[in-house]
Amino acid sequence: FDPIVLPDGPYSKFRRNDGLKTSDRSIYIAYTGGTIGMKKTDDGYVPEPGYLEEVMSNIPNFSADDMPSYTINEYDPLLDSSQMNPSNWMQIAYDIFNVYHDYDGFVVIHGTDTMAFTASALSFLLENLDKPVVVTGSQIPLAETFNDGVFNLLGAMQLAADYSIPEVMLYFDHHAMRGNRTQKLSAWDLDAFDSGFFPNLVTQCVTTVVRDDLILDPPTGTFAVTADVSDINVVLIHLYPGISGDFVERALDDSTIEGAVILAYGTGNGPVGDDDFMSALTDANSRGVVLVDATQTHQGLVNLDEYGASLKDAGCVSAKDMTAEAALAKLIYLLAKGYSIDYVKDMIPQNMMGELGSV
Ligand SMILES: NC(=O)C[C@H](N)C(=O)O
Repeated sequence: FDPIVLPDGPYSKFRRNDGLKTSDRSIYIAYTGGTIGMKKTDDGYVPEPGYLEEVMSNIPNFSADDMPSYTINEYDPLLDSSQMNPSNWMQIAYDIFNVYHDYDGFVVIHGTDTMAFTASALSFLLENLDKPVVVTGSQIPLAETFNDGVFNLLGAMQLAADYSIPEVMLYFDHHAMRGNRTQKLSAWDLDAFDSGFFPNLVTQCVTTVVRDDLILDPPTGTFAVTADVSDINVVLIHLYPGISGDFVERALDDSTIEGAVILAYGTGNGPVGDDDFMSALTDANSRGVVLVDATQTHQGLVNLDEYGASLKDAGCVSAKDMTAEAALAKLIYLLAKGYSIDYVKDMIPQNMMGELGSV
C-alpha cells in the first residue's frame, strides 16, 4: 500500500475523537483460552486459571498511560480452541451482548486453531455491531521471554479502545483483518493469518494505517444477538481425488443435517462426471439440505458457470470468494435464523457482512 494516500491513524474517521485519553476508555476482554495464556509444565503447555492476568500485571506496557482500562472475563474452563464448537461461539456472543453498553470496545482472546471460524461466526452473530470486536491470541505464550502475544494483545487492546471500527476483526502480527476473511495459514510463522484477496483493515507501522475506505458502514439498527447456532447440524465435505459417492452419501445420511459446505477444487470444481457422487448430492438437495460450493484455495472465486457441467447441476449454490470458515459460519447462521431454504440459498452468494466480493 501507499502510506501517502492512506489515512494515518490520527486522521482516520474511525479514530475516536471525543477528547478523551486512551486511559479514560475501557474495554472488555473475553478470555476464552489458547496458547497465549498457557503455562509451561512438565507435560507441555497447559491453560491455567488466573495465569494470563498475572503475567499481564507483570508487563508494564499493559498499564501504561496510553492503554485503556480493562476488565478480563476469564472463561471456565479455559479452552484450547481445538475444543470449541458453535455453542462456544454463542457463549462469546452472549457475553459481549450482556456488557455491550458498558465498554468502548471488546477483545476476544482465543486460541489460533479455530480463531478464523470464531471470528467469522461472530461477524454474523453480532447483529448491528457498532463497536470494535478484536479477536487475538498468539503462537507463543505471553509468559515466554520471546513471544508474539505481547504485541498481539497490546495492538488488539489499543484498536478496541481508540477506534470505533464497527467490525469483528482478527488482529495478528501487527495487522487487523476483517474477521470473516481470515484463515490460519501457518502453525509456525508468527504472521499466521491472512485474508486472501482482501487487504488488511489496519496495519501497525511506525504509525497506525487504517483503510477507512474498506471499513463497513456503521449499522442503522440496534445491536442484538438473535440467532442461536448451538444445535444447527451442518457438515463440511472436503473433496479429494478418489472421493466416492458412497462416502458423500454416508456423510449426508442424517435427517438432522440441514446444510453442507462442499469444499471443492479451485473455482468450485468437483468430480461431476461421477454419477454416484453427483446423485449423492442431488438426493441430499432434494431432501432440503442446503448445499454450498466453496473453494479449498486460500485465494479463489467459485464460478459454477465456468464449465459445461458443475456442482450447480446437483443443486449447489456458490460461496463465491468466501473462505470455508465464513461459508460454514454463514450457512449455520442463516439456518439458525429459521429462514426458508430458498432464502438461505439466495443469501449465500450475497454480501452480508463484507465476507465476499472484491474491493
Ligand atoms: N496458538 C494456539 O493458540 C494454538 C492452540 N492449540 C489453540 O488453538 O488453542
